[in-house]
Amino acid sequence: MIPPRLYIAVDTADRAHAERLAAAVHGYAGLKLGSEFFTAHGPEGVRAVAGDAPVFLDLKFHDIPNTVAGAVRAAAPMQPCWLTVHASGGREMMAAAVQAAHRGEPPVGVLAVTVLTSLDDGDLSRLGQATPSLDQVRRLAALAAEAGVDGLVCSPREIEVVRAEVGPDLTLVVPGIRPAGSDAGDQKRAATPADAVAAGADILVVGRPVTRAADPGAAARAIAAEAG
Ligand SMILES: O=C(O)c1cc(=O)[nH]c(=O)n1[C@@H]1O[C@H](COP(=O)(O)O)[C@@H](O)[C@H]1O
Repeated sequence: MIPPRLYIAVDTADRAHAERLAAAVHGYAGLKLGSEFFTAHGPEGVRAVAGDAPVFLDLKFHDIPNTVAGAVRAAAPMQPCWLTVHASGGREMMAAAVQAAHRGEPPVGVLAVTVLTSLDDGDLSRLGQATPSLDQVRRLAALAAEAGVDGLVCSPREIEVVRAEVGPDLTLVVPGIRPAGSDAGDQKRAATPADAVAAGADILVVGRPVTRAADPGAAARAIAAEAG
């Protein structure tokens, strides 16, 4: 199968809803299963809902290197294409995740989450972190690249800067996607599918604009068409 350009964030604890979403996008989008679904249904639920679809396991590990490496090994039997760690866990932690993930059979791609798309500069300064967010994203992206990750998660607004920082080989995965006119919700650094792709996104992650649509399949197809 061609690696999907679109992953749908199946953020629900309702297994029947997750199964309906998986069926609606089967064949042209992957499934991102994160803490809400995983906490309710665990590895067995991930395997059952995913079936033969590509899985992006988004548990955003953030701990000491030894613990993160163990969590990555424990995730391997779910056979995700991708898993996430927080870049702010540091270079050693990311390197430990990469080493464990690449030893899996098949190997798993590690994505480092830079600055959450729900944070703006005001939030970052209240956390005592450097602003503007663009600078913090660039710094974390460089650190993650040094640690050997396979890709980065950043907002659509930082894609060009991150690409210039890390070069062509890393996969840039972009949430904070909102079709024109849709509700931003808690996303503070967002853009449309077309703008994210024009800026150089490799993979788009979309949740509520699809999962809360009256017809999730049609909503996902429209986003896939806009992304080209
Ligand atoms: O790692 C992620 O996927 C992620 C990183 C980030 O900075 N922002 C972000 O929104 N996400 C995830 O992307 C999805 C976005 O969902 P919607 O806002 O509903 O489209 C959620 O599952 C988030 O957990």
